[in-house]
Amino acid sequence: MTGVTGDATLDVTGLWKVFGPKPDRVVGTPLAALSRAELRERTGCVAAVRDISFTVAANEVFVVMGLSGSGKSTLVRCLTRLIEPTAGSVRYDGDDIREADPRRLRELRRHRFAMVFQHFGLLPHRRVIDNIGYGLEVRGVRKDERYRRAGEVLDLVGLSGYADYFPDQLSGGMQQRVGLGRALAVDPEILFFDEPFSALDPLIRRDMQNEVIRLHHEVGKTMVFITHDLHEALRLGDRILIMRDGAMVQVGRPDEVVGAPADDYVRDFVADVPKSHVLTIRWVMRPVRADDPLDGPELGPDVVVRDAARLVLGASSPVRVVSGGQLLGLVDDDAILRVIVVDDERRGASRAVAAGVDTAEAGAGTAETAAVEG
Ligand SMILES: Nc1ncnc2c1ncn2[C@@H]1O[C@H](COP(=O)(O)OP(=O)(O)OP(=O)(O)O)[C@@H](O)[C@H]1O
Repeated sequence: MTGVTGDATLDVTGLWKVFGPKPDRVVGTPLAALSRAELRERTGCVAAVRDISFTVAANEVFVVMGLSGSGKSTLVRCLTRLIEPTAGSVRYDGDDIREADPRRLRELRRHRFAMVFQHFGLLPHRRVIDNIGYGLEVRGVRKDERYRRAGEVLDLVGLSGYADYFPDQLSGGMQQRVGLGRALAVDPEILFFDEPFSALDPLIRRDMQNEVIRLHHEVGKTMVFITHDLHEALRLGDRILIMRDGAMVQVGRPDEVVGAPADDYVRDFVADVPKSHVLTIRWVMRPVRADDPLDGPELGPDVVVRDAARLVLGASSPVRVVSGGQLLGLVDDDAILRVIVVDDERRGASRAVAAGVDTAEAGAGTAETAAVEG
């Protein structure tokens, strides 16, 4: 390792984790091409992670998303070697974590990485302040310095005034704030989150997502975040890796995943996402024609459709999409309305389904009523 650079990347290449008898015989052989189910039938092995490669940039929030059993937890545990990978490399700041000796691994886990789990993992007989300072204690930090730092973090995670409480006196959301605080106290370079909010009810969950977004703005850490919830992934992720049966299906920004799903699996996954909330105007702009008026207002290509709507619909000329002084295209009312209408239809359809009404029937009913009224 080359010391703290502040711009260290996490590079994962060809990572595999095979559970079961003689896992080494799978990778690099024809067995690797079998589906997960076939492999299990033929060899008794489970390929939990299959040939995954990606790079997480410094300060990026990288989300790994997939249904239960897709391999997310195994993948994130391989990154810190809580689970030993079967093959591939995990390089952090240039060096291969798979080759780190136990001392080096300890150093990485204590100083550079921190994990936040679903079941907070708090020490029940310790006060909040001592739970937050736990990682510092393990590092041998002096008591007064530990309390100073833990006190700062307590405020940062919104728990001022709770220093002397015990975990079981706190709600689930607050306990997870303690978990978050404990991870932040050691000032790690990467935070790994393994489904941290899945046990929380939806409103608290949303609060905690906002908290992560706020903390990311404030402390700017690299974050690797595991979730099975697409909406959580889209809210938090700079980029999202979608897994299925251990393999990588797509990796991209939220607008790429929603705007250009890699296959039918992802398409089905994102079908219910309101497009106007995720797609940027880059996705709806059109090329400039010779007779276009070019006196409309200007926006960058990464403005989300919903946020651009008012300006576009209120302008008398199309909005110019400009990046680095270059005119990339134009956005007019039609482009915005197309996306909004699709969202509206989708909402209407899901309301009808929720109410137990067939949409075709509902449509027929409306036509009938109109005819009678007419
Ligand atoms: N220690 C193990 N031994 C054998 N198989 C395992 C082991 N751990 C995980 N698996 C299998 O590997 C696959 C991936 O599991 P993993 O827990 O990583 O998925 P996940 O996407 O995190 O799911 P969940 O959200 O339910 O935790 C599953 O089929 C699981 O049964």
